[in-house]
Amino acid sequence: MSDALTPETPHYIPAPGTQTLLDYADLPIIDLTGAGTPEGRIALAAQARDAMTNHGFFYVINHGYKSEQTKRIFDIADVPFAQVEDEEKQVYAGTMKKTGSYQGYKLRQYWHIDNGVRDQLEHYNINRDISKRAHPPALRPFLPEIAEFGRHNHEEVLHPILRLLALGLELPEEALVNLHGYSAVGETYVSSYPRSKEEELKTNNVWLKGHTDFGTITILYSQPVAALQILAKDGSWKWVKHIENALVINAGDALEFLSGGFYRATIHRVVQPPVDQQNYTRLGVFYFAMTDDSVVLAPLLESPVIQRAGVMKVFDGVEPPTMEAWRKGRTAAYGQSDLKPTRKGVEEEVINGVVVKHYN
Ligand SMILES: O=C(O)CCC(=O)C(=O)O
Ligand SMILES: [Fe+2]
Repeated sequence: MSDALTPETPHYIPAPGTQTLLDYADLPIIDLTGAGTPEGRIALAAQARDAMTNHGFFYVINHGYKSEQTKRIFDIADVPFAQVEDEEKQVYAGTMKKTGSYQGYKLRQYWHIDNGVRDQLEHYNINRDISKRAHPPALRPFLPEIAEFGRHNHEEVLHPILRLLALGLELPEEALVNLHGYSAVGETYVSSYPRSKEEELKTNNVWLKGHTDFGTITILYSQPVAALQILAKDGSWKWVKHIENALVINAGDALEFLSGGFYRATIHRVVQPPVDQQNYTRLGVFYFAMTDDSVVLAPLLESPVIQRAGVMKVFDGVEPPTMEAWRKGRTAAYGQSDLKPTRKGVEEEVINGVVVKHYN
């Protein structure tokens, strides 16, 4: 069915689930149905706090999009990759180094991964305010749906999660929501491609090195191709399992800074999928949330929880950056700067006076 509001587009057919036995992370599932009442929120806040402090990742279910709506978003997410020619993609390429903003295409091979091998990930990033930049003609009919998707993520997913996380810090429910007005928010579609055997060898099968996200909360729409791994407390990498129509939520640097290290920005990476999924394209849909640009990412010391837990020392001798400075610094440098190898498997770069680590 198609009309002016939902223009027709080919269905994106996701890869079948993997039959390979993988060492999965045992992540908690937060059912947002309960978030409608104060008692429900208190119970969920305890779950979210445990999840964030023990794993740094959790699933969200019953987030308001039915399976059919999520499928439609994947159909639309495929458009900037499947229906735009490579030449045209250049026209809409982002200017990360110059502007510190990811809007537009991040084309393949823009990032250096390891040993001279560059990435095979292609992104198309859209600000929540879809009018900030021109989009490829193929995508234009879908802009109203994309704008609504941004609003949904911001107000129906991000805000409810932030209320739980504020309660977990014993702060007023709206304390974190108030830092996330409807501005300065990015949204990303990601697609990735198979690479050569030689490239896999040179990078140890790593597609995207271990990293933390730089915003507050990342919302990832679960998809079937296994590749995402998180660094567990015991130092091992665990796979993130696909759950149909679930969201995978994690904290980024900005939330770690605001919570004085109480909510950790968990390190994660993307590796080659298991053998039975290696010939499929992996299409991801993300909403990367940040605070408003002007927010200073200093610990919220009015939180009794932060007072009791103590503040992690990330800003030794430097002023905490604003969200804008942190976002621009991380965006401009990522995959471009010379990383300094330190102990085995960890490389470092300094952004706004803060050491950012990259894990192999
Ligand atoms: O592709 C994924 O599953 C995760 C990608 C990711 O971590 C990122 O883009 O920051
Ligand atoms: Fe990430």
